Amino acid sequence: MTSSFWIGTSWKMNNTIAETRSYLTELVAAPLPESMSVFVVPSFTALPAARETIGDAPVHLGAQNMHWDEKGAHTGEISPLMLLECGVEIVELGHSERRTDQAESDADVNAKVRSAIAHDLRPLVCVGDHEEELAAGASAETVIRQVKLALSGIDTSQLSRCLIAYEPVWAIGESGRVASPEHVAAVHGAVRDLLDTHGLAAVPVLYGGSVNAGNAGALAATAGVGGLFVGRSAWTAGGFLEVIAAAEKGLAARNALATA
Ligand SMILES: O=C(CO)COP(=O)(O)O
Repeated sequence: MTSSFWIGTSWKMNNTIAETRSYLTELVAAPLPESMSVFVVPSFTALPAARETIGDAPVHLGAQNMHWDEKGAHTGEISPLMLLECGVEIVELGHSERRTDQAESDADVNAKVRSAIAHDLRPLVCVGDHEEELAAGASAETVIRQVKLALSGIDTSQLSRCLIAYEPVWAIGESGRVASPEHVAAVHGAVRDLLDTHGLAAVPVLYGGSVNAGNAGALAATAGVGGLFVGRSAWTAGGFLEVIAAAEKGLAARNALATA
């Protein structure tokens, strides 16, 4: 599976094992675009069922968090070895809901990224600005700072398998307020410049926050967007497939422009 545009969904605290099986049975039965790397991030308890249902289908499996240690007295945590045992390939780190609800710091995220890389997991590092930073015109600056801290002290030769997701906190969830393509282009451009100057042109920057079938095309067509990370709109397989189809159209339009 070598594709350049990533499209995935975190189910957050949704979908039981039975629902996971039925969702993924429907997803893998659908024709998925070869131009995209599709991934799903179920709950921990559903990971083995997800792995089994995906089988050899071209869908990458992710987890929503992990501790940096392999084992120890960390009640309620999950280790990289446990994720590997479930056939997980991607691990989402630093989502704003965890930064807020679990007080996860940039230093925590950095420790997790280091551990993920050491265990051959693919870190999906989430960064994003708050409403006040947006209002102050400091979105790009905020996100650049978070990316630098998340990847700090790690040799760039080890970072090529990373994925970064720009998820404005003000755009996630019930606000329903998606970032405009202009805003996304500006922030993604800044992150791309940072990554590219460090030899990390292969690291995609995904956009997440109120993505749906109505806006996925325009977002996928936006310069610097290397993928989409979807919540609510993709909590059913049918919903996810609609977002994928819309993104595929936007991506095709962008590629056509690039080659015109
Ligand atoms: O947080 C997100 C993906 O991680 C986005 O969530 P929503 O698409 O529900 O806004």
